[in-house]
Amino acid sequence: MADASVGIIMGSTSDWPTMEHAARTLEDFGLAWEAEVVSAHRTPDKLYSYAESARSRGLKCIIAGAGGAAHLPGMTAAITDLPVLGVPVESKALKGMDSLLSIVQMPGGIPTATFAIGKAGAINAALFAVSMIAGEDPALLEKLEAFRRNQRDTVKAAELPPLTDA
Ligand SMILES: Nc1c(C(=O)O)ncn1[C@@H]1O[C@H](COP(=O)(O)O)[C@@H](O)[C@H]1O
Repeated sequence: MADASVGIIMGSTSDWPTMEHAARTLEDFGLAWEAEVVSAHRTPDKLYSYAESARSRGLKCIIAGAGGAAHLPGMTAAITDLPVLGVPVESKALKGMDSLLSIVQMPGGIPTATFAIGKAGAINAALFAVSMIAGEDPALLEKLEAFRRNQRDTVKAAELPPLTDA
């Protein structure tokens, strides 16, 4: 298997049902990815070695998903200067608002991109990674253009269902 271009990390295995949408999207574009559980809170030493070695291992960006006190994306961005794309995972108690606010309000100097809460955010983080990498990869750019064209055509061709009986 080709060396991964995109690293997907998440705070817990419980985040995988959300983060697998990022993996699936990268897979659809034929981009090599790797996925691991890495937690700033529970495995700080693993976070350090993962983020510190990320660029030299060939990763172009890191998609980091976490829920609740979601410090993983920001802490990853603190250690590596690769682009970090943060996905707020929906939490039970606060529906992901806690995750969103934990990721988005980074201090100036440590940029961490923040996407929508949950599945849409995971998909969009992957599409964002595709779009960044496509700048240096004409074949990938063609796939991205085809995806966007197809999506546009599908929405334009969609028909609303008839009125249902009241
Ligand atoms: N936010 C973080 C971090 C971190 O930011 O380092 N590590 C784990 N977690 C989050 O804790 C939630 C509950 O985890 P468990 O389901 O394992 O109890 C998960 O959404 C995870 O991302």
